[in-house]
Parts: sequence; structure tokens; C-alpha cells
Amino acid sequence: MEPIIQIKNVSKTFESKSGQVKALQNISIDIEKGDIFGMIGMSGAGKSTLVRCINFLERPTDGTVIIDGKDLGNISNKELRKTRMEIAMIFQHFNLLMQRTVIDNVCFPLEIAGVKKKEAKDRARELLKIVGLENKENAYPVQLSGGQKQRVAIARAIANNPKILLCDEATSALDPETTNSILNLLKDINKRFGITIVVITHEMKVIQEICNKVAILNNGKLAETGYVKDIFTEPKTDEAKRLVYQGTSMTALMNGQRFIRIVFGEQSSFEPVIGNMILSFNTPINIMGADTRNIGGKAMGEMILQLPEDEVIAEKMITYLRNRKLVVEEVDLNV
Ligand SMILES: Nc1ncnc2c1ncn2[C@@H]1O[C@H](COP(=O)(O)OP(=O)(O)OP(=O)(O)O)[C@@H](O)[C@H]1O
Repeated sequence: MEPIIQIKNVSKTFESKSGQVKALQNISIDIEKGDIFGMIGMSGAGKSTLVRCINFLERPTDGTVIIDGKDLGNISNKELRKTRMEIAMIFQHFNLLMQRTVIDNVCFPLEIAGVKKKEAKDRARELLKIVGLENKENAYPVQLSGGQKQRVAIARAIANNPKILLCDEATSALDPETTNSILNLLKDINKRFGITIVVITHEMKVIQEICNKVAILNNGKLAETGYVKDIFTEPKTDEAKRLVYQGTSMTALMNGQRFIRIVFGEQSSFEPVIGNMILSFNTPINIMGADTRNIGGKAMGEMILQLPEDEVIAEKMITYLRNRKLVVEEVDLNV
């Protein structure tokens, strides 16, 4: 089946007083229907520009954006408006209408789409139930917590049954617990309604928690893209490594010693392999950190080991682990 979002060789250059800014350079990404697709990168990497190109709020300087078979650069304004109705968006700061109650916020896009008042109210109530806010319909946004505001924004975004939901740093203003509850809600919506979700974030944790695929942007360029579990297991570029190593015990890596990172999937576990290796070589090794992370709903483990100073034994250990089908990579402090 054709991908629901096709970004083909997209570039975007802004003209500013201080010269040209190449915000995006030749980006190509396919997003399949039902994906929860993450876009991650540092501030200024081009994430917001790219997501705005998906609904043509920003027109690419070069390249093509095809949504559900329609080339956005090649359709009438009327068709573009119609296609945009199928692409909803939520933001970091929620963008609710402060003078309207919760239910009236959710009714707003329905009214614009011409749905009758009574019908809109019924649908809004149904949506508030989906996001767990059925008892807040008459509250005003100021009376809600950040997480509740984002729930209202989500209800409003999916009111007209969009095919695609774009989330621009939607959890960046929320504490970790609330972040998790919003991510769970997004997962639920993706599953129940088959809405394709694009998640823009600077946090790898968010990507690991809900995305099946990810694109890593760096300085307007696509550094690496693929399945989250593959990139977590074996990041190839420096940008990917930097993101994946975030949160590991990297502070220990200051004394010129060699370190390796090994990753385990669901079927295997650390202890027997490491234990047997220490016994085989009769050489102790330091475990600098071990962690289990939830990657797309599956538990994956990672471990950082300090190799022994003896280079020959160190190399043999790496070979030993690789022979046991583990992904082993040397961790470079300069990443
Ligand atoms: N309208 C504009 N005019 C000029 N330059 C712009 C404009 N919009 C974005 N840029 C520049 O394009 C680059 C990419 O910006 P963008 O907002 O897409 O990055 P980002 O990855 O979303 O960053 P952040 O996480 O900080 O929002 C930046 O250098 C930014 O200054």
C-alpha cells in the first residue's frame, strides 16, 4: 500500500536579514498508515518546519509532499483545504480558546465543518469521554491542569476524524507522569481509530515510548531513519548514538578506558552471558550501568561494560559476545 505521507526530496530555505537559512535539505521520508512516526533532533534541526510542510502551512522550496495520494503542490486550493481537514495538529502550549468552555472548545471544529449544534454537542461529549474528561465539560481552560488541557486539545483535534495527527512537542510542557498518560492516550487513539500519528520531540524517551519508526534530523538534514528498535539496538550515525546514549551511565566515561554497549532483546537476558564470559576469561569486568527500556511496548535491556585494560582480552571479549549474536558496539566519548 502507498504510504499515507510521502515526503520526497523536500528542501526549505528561508530568506532572512542575515542571509539564507537552509532549514531543510533534501529530506525524503515515507510514513505508512497506522505508524506512530517520531521526528527528533536538537533545537533548530528543522523539525517544526518539516511538520509544517506536511500540511503545507509551510510550502517547501523544493520537493514534493504527497498525502494519501494527493500531491499538495499540485492540487487546487479547495482540495488543499479539504486535505488539511484530514490533518489535525496539537501543540506544546495546547492553543485552546480561553473564553470557551471545554465542551465548546471541542465543538469549535465541528461547528466550522457545519455540524449542527446538538449533534456537535453529542459528538463532543463522546470525545470528552474518550480522553477521560467527561466531568469537565463546563470548565474553562484556566481551571485545568496541563495534562487536562492537552486532553481537550486532543479531543478537539480528532473531532472531525482526521487521518493524520501531528503532535509538535505535545508533551514538552508536561511533567514525566502526565507525559506518560498523554502518550498512552495517543497510543490508544492510534489503535482504536487507526489515525497515523507524527510526533515531533527532542526527547528520545518519548520516541522510545510510543513510536514504531523515527527520523533523526540534524541541521536540516536527515541523519538516520528506520525502526526505533533497530536504531536503539545499533545506532549508526553520531546523531543517533548521541540520542540513544542519553541517560546511560556515560558520566563514567572520562578516564580513557574502553567501554562497550550491549543490547538485549526480549528473548535473552544479561546475566548468563556476562557471568559465563567472566568465568571463561577469568577476568573481572566493570558493569558501568544496566537499564531496561520500553521500546514500542517491548522490554529491551542495555548494559555498559568497561573492558579490561589488557587489549588482547578486551578484543576476545568483544568477539565472545558477538559470537553469541549480541550487538556490541564500542562507545566513543566524543560522540
Ligand atoms: N520563518 C522563518 N524565517 C527564517 N528562519 C526560520 C523560519 N522558521 C524557521 N527558521 C529557521 O529554520 C531552522 C529550523 O527551524 P525549526 O523551527 O524547524 O527547528 P526545530 O527543530 O523545530 O527547532 P525547535 O525545537 O527549537 O523548535 C532554524 O535555524 C530556524 O531559525
